[in-house]
Amino acid sequence: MTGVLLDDAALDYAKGHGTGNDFVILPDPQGRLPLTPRLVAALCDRRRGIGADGVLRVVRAEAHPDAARYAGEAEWFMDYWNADGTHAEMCGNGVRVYTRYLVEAGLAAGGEMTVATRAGVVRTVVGPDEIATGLSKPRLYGQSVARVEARRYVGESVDVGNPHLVCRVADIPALAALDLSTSPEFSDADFPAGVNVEFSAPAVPLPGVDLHVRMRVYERGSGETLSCGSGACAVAAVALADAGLSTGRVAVDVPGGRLTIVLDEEACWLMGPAVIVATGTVDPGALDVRLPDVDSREAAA
Ligand SMILES: N[C@@H](CCC[C@H](N)C(=O)O)C(=O)O
Repeated sequence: MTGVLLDDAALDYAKGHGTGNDFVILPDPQGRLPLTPRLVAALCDRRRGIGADGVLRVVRAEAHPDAARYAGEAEWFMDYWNADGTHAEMCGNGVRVYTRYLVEAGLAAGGEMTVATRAGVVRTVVGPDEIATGLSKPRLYGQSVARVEARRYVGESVDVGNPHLVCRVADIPALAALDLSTSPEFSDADFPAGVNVEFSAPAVPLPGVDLHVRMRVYERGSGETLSCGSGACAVAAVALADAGLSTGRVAVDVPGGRLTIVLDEEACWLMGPAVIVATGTVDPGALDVRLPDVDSREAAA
């Protein structure tokens, strides 16, 4: 197998994260970069590449076929890829980190703006420390089951633009004890395109919020991550529904920090820190790795 992924041109990149959910950011305003699943997976490889949960390609909406229809509503499209080289419709932390990058790179002024995603156009607001992103209201649409180490968890199926299964766990020790080193089993019939599986436990009451929960997540296409913004929105919506509420403010503690979710009548606001930690160049020719998962997907395509 050849390891040549692109021609020899070095790629500019930035690295950023939101509560530990980390991304390689590739500026490509005109959409000229021949980004492939193999290149994405090689960049995200934590030993042989830069290492990340996913890739955010920064491309003008008008320059990308998946986003050209949004060009009148948003200048920029977040072309999101999971670490395994698959696309996802939405990435809440990704939008926040993407927004931080646009501002720091001088591509946007800050304040309030819109960003196009595969799940539609979202609003994003840059504050001094935190960035807030208005995702669509989570839609709870029935129950399904996840299994971890043969134990069965009945959870709520939630659509936040991307699919989630939110499973309740009795308490924080039980949450901490879960083995998420491999994917929880789930129903392919219920989630034919895969699912992000969240586990959530109640946490001590906090001032200033209606509810406080802790969560862990096994993300489709990325494995266990330190945070998942759309997952936190799904968890908050389920916690509020369990409390008999359809709106409210929820603190969601993830392994990488704290996200605050405000569910109002129209949107689900995801708030938390987002930082750019490095910029540099990467030599795609040096990303000469064997990627069996990507190879088998490409062979099947
Ligand atoms: N970490 C993200 C979600 C990324 C996409 C997800 N893995 C999927 O395949 O749907 C977030 O912050 O929302």
